[in-house]
Amino acid sequence: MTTIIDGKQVAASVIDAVKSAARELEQDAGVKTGLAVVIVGDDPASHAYVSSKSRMAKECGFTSIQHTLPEETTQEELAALVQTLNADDTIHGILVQLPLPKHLNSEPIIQSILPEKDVDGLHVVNAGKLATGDLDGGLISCTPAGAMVLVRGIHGDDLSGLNAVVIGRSNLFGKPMAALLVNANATVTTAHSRTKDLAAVCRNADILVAAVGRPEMVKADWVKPGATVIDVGINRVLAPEKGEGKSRLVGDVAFEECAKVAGAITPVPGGVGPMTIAMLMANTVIAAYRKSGRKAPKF
Ligand SMILES: Nc1nc2c(c(=O)[nH]1)N[C@@H](CN(C=O)c1ccc(C(=O)N[C@@H](CCC(=O)O)C(=O)O)cc1)CN2
Repeated sequence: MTTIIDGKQVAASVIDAVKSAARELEQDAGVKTGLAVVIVGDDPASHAYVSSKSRMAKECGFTSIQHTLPEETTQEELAALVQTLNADDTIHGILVQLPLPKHLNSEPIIQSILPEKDVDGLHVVNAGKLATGDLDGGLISCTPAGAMVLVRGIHGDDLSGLNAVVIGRSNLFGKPMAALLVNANATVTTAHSRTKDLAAVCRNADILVAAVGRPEMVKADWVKPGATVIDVGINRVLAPEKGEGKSRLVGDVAFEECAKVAGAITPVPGGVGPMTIAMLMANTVIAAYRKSGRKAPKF
């Protein structure tokens, strides 16, 4: 029988562990974990994600600060805010919600966050530590870290002998996900839009991770029987069956048909998505432990 991986449940157990860790740090060292979330502009989806992050940070017992900047914010104004947060000792984690409005360049902003406060794991120092196998020294990008927790829940810590295929090569997801899988001893292929015979490449995967941003692109005949399928896509598509103008969320995997072939599969919603916010909380409390000189917990 196919296992439907419950990301909400796994995320809730990560959050419980984060709450305990934050409470202990406050009781033992008098340090209250602090997260600053920065959002620029009016994108409704980004506002929804940021509200969830701020709310969850409060639930975890953190100091939670949200900076909501107008659409017309300049590069210099945003950079100045990051510098202020870098210098603020009560803030252990800084997150700039992506995407930024088109007139802003996200890369120099992300690279200006102190690596030890970069709870999104996007700074080159953190990306470099992951790429060189230093998983305990830096901060790992939240969505791949969360996807990896789900993979470990099915296969355990050691993926020796397993073939993994990651479809997508973004800095936010594909590259760090591939690095995490290699680190766990999987044999990893990174596939992308220029890959020849993508379906055949995917059929070789014991662990298939889809992060392409194309609704329901991965079909049942791309999936090796019994494989673990991790769907990172979040696509809003029209759903006329729900009524005129209504929409629904789908992943990059055609769930119903792939679930009949896979051994384990994540749904959308309720799979990898909830793990992103849970791992952000985990990274923030890790950053606070490190700042206090204490051994950081593992999640
Ligand atoms: N600075 C960042 N920006 C963005 C990131 C990120 O990790 N850091 N990731 C995405 C958006 N994102 C968090 O910011 C995010 C996306 C989806 C979910 C989630 O829980 N999705 C639910 C469905 C939610 C819905 O109904 O719309 C699910 O899959 O179950 C959480 C966080 C881009 N920007």
